[in-house]
Amino acid sequence: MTIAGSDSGGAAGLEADLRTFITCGVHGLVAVTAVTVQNTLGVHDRTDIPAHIVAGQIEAVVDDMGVDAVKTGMLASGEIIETVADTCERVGIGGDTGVPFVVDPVAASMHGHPLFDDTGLTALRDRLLPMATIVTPNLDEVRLLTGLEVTRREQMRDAAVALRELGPRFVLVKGGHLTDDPECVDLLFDGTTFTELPAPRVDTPHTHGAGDAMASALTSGLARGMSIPEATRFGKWYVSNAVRHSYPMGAKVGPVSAFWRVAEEDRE
Ligand SMILES: Nc1ncnc2c1ncn2[C@@H]1O[C@H](COP(=O)(O)OP(=O)(O)OP(=O)(O)O)[C@@H](O)[C@H]1O
Ligand SMILES: Cc1ncc(COP(=O)(O)O)c(N)n1
Repeated sequence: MTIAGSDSGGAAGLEADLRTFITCGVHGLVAVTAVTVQNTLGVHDRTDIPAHIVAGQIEAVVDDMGVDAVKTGMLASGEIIETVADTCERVGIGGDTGVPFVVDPVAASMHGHPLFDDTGLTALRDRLLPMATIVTPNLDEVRLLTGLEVTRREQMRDAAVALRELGPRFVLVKGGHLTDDPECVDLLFDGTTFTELPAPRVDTPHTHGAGDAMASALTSGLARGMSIPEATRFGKWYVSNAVRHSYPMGAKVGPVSAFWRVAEEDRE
């Protein structure tokens, strides 16, 4: 299940999550948190879904269909984050014994437009991170959550340690924004061991939805029974290919691709 906002441009948000789920062989369930008016230029408008409807969506699908892994994306407001935390706690998602819970702490779109309100950061840090099986911040989100500025690969370790102190069981610091690094290295930390996940940096401006693809492939891996380290490696493999096959669309930043997992003859 993804608990996320909709992107009318179909590059990020729940559209990216569902596309990733399908191409990873899992059935996607959705709790919509917000509808954004979005294209390759940015987020132009949005409306948030009432918190009780977000809670209702989670409860309805969990009660009837069950979930094997859950991820969050855009959560829109402190109120929605508090409600998601309460509801997930009640239905057994996250924490030490619940269904694996991947918290992608989405704070802004890649164009810099905020995706939660002023109360969102505190709610994310105090309520959601302690419940997370794994948190998957980019470097802007690392700075917001910990105050640490990461500009070099070596600094990712201190950031991972600081993030783990906020309560998640695993931390994945994503290095996509270290644009001077010829490799794109993500760092996994379990509280004891650091594991670097390197991949060649693809020379493309079209990376819209990369973070969503990474987190939802990871979530798909968990739903299919992989361990956290296995699912993280699977997510990294998936997103590296998705970025390699990204394509231009609209006036600015195009989407990463899921088509690389679709049979060649069906892509024409
Ligand atoms: N140019 C690139 N080539 C290869 N992998 C990349 C590239 N850019 C990002 N990635 C990978 O994509 C994933 C998302 O990384 P990033 O740090 O950009 O997060 P994000 O800001 O949440 O993503 P986005 O805003 O693009 O959706 C990471 O696994 C990262 O290593
Ligand atoms: C609805 C929604 N959810 C998430 C993102 C983040 O994705 P990105 O960092 O690629 O802009 C987004 N732009 N829109």
